Formats: sequence, structure tokens, C-alpha cells
Amino acid sequence: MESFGARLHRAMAERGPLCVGIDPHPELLARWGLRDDVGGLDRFAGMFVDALGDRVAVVKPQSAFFERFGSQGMAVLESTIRQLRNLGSIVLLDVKRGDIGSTVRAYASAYLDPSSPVYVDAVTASPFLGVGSLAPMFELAAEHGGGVFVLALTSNPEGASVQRARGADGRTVAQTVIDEISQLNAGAEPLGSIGAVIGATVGETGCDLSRVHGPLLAPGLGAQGATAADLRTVFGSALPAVLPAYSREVLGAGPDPEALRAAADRIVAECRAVLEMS
Ligand SMILES: O=c1ccn([C@@H]2O[C@H](COP(=O)(O)O)[C@@H](O)[C@H]2O)c(=O)[nH]1
Repeated sequence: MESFGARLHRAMAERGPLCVGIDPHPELLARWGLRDDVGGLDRFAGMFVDALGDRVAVVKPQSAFFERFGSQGMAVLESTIRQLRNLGSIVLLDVKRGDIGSTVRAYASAYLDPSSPVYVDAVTASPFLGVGSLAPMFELAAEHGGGVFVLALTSNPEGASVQRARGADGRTVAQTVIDEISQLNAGAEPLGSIGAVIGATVGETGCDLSRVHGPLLAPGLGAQGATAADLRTVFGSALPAVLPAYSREVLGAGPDPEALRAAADRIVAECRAVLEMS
């Protein structure tokens, strides 16, 4: 079975280094001429899938925007995930789960077990209860060719007070997370399956990213103010492992499918220019 890291590496080479988020904010539903209800959500997701499902390497549905419509919203999420996977997109569910290990096991079976209705290629996870508490996710991901992206330095300004704090050994919390991810990816070729989330907005990370050997998901581009050029400052020599993530910047071009595709193509070209200069 091909590992998640290997699949992602291939998808980025074939479709370009881009992750596009499905974040149907009420303002975007209105902009797309849709109602802020489950019918609008369903149309939005369907139009996104038709325009970009066979085009971008990774699609990142933001679970919150589906959860807010309860079980009907979750049904839309399930069907969106299925359609995207059928079109060859890698689906990364942005759900930021984390808990004590025995509960993480249940989250792992919800998202990373192929028999689950919300099975996806990868999820985002929060390490606030300790990176080790996420072990059941790492194990199930390894068993079924899935991936986990662990929050390290998030794109929001509030994150720094926790993530840049230093522990007794002098390392920042972010560096500690990164070091644990590095150990999990040791020896994986061409890319490990455990990624880190590092916002494109954070400036100099102060972290040693040289041994992560896994994908580095970079949100914060576009609507949150970071540009592709900022990736150089944030990631330095780790640029080849960066997966740039955009949501509103692409979605704002909709609902016209041609305009959505043009926005995605433009961003891929911008990101390629930066990543390939490394
Ligand atoms: O550090 C993080 C981690 C996750 N996100 C998520 O990414 C998208 C960003 O959307 P934009 O419209 O491109 O701002 C959103 O779903 C966040 O929850 C993040 O922004 N930063």
C-alpha cells in the first residue's frame, strides 16, 4: 500500500502544490447566490467539486462549516468527501481533533478507518494534550495509508503566546511538536505521512525544520494576508515540503467554474515559482 506521504508527493507533482479549502462562510454563500441553509451548502460543495475536484492536489473541507447544519450538514460532508476522492483529489479534513489517547482512538476510527462514512485521506490534529496522545491516529494512518497534520505554529496571531513559549529544555512548544513529528517520519521516502501546520503569516519561525521530512501545510495565505513570497521567509530551506493552503482567496472567485479554475491555476503558478526557486 502506498503511504500518504508518497501519494501526496505524487499529487503535488502532477496537479501542483496547492491545497484549496472548502469554507462556505455565510458571506461566500451569499456571493455565490446561495441561501445560508443546508441546500445552499450542498450546492456550494457540488459547484466546488465540479470546478476543482479533478484539478487541485488537495482539497481541505473545513468541518465546522458542515457541522453547523447538524446531521444534514454532515451528510453533505460525507457525499462531498466521496465525490472528491472519486475525482482523484486528496481529501484533508480540517477538523483539528485532539483528546486523551483512548478518545483519540475513536476519532481515528471516525476519519482514518476506510470503513467509516467520513473516511478521508488525512486530518488536522491538535497536540495540546501532547503529541503522544495522538498515537492512535498515527497508527491507523500508517495502517491504511493516511496522514495526520499536527498544529505547530498556527496562522492566527493568538497562537504565538502558547506555541512560541519555551519549556524547561529551552525549546519552544512548536519546536517540540516538530521534533516529535520528525521522529515519526524518520526514514520515510520520499515524504513522511505526518505533517506539521505552520502558518504562512508567522514570519521567522525560530524553528529547525530540517528534519521534519513530512509535509508542511501553510494556511494563512490570501485572506489572512500572507503571500506566496512570504513562504520563503517562513520555511527557508524546507520550502520543497510546503503545501500552500488557500480558502477564501480561491472561493471568492466563484461561483463561475472557469473563474474558480483560473484562480487555482494562477495560485499554483505563483506557488511553483516560489517553491521551485528553493
Ligand atoms: O493555522 C491554521 C490552521 C488552520 N487554518 C484553517 O485554514 C483555513 C483558512 O482559510 P482562509 O480563507 O484561507 O483564511 C480555515 O479553514 C482555517 O480554519 C488556518 O487558517 N490557520
